Amino acid sequence: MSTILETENLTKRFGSLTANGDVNLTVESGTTHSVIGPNGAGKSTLFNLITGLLEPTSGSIRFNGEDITGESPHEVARRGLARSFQITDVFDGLTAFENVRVAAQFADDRRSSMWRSADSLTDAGGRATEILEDVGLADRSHQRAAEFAYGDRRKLEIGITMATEPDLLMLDEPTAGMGREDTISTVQLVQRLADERGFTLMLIEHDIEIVMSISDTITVLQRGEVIAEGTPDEVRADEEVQRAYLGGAQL
Ligand SMILES: Nc1ncnc2c1ncn2[C@@H]1O[C@H](COP(=O)(O)OP(=O)(O)OP(=O)(O)O)[C@@H](O)[C@H]1O
Repeated sequence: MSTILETENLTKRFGSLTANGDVNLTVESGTTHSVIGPNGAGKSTLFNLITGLLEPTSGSIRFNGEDITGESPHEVARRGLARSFQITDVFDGLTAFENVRVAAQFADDRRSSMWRSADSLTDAGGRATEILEDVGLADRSHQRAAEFAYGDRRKLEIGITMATEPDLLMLDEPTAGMGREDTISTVQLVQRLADERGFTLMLIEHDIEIVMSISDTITVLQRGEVIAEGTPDEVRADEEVQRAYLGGAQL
């Protein structure tokens, strides 16, 4: 297994508050890696540092073997590190197909900063069609996004993100605002697509049962520091995690 993402002593201070303190994190390629921890533990800050939304106070971030510390969100995205379903917004005035094709073109641009030929545009269209089938929107591909209800819109967002062909997809509470059933089916869909397309998933998720069932590795943060990292079984069995994170309750 190879390492896709690595942080070394990553630290972010807001005044006297240390939101992330010396975070050393290693994410292996092709895995699903979750970050958990109580409210205010520093999970979002960690994601913001990795994706370039915040600059670290100290420490470094390596992605695909290269130092990306201090790069802008745009630069990081072009390297193939996508954040949530926000890398390309849903354009209400475009159809589902057009939305996904725009994102597929972003992936083309990423591969080559040269001008594109008509061929690669056709190719982007073909990939858009495949992706819409994958997320279950093939029969609605020519409807405008504005007409989509919440659930279908989420599926479209997933399709758009997939079309950008990230190497690493970071999901910050991907299922916020969804019911349990939708949450599970959405996470399973993302995981299946990640498997098929060979990319790595990193997520913040509050639903501990979901985290336990889908993660290969879990990192536990508390007050900005990593207090445990391991498989779901290892984390579940960790006494410090139980004390710190759940006040002694069984995970
Ligand atoms: N821009 C900021 N300025 C000042 N303090 C901040 C800022 N962003 C985050 N913090 C503080 O840093 C700490 C970590 O916040 P963060 O949002 O990363 O935690 P979290 O684990 O994602 O929490 P939650 O689970 O509630 O989303 C908190 O105490 C928060 O108040």
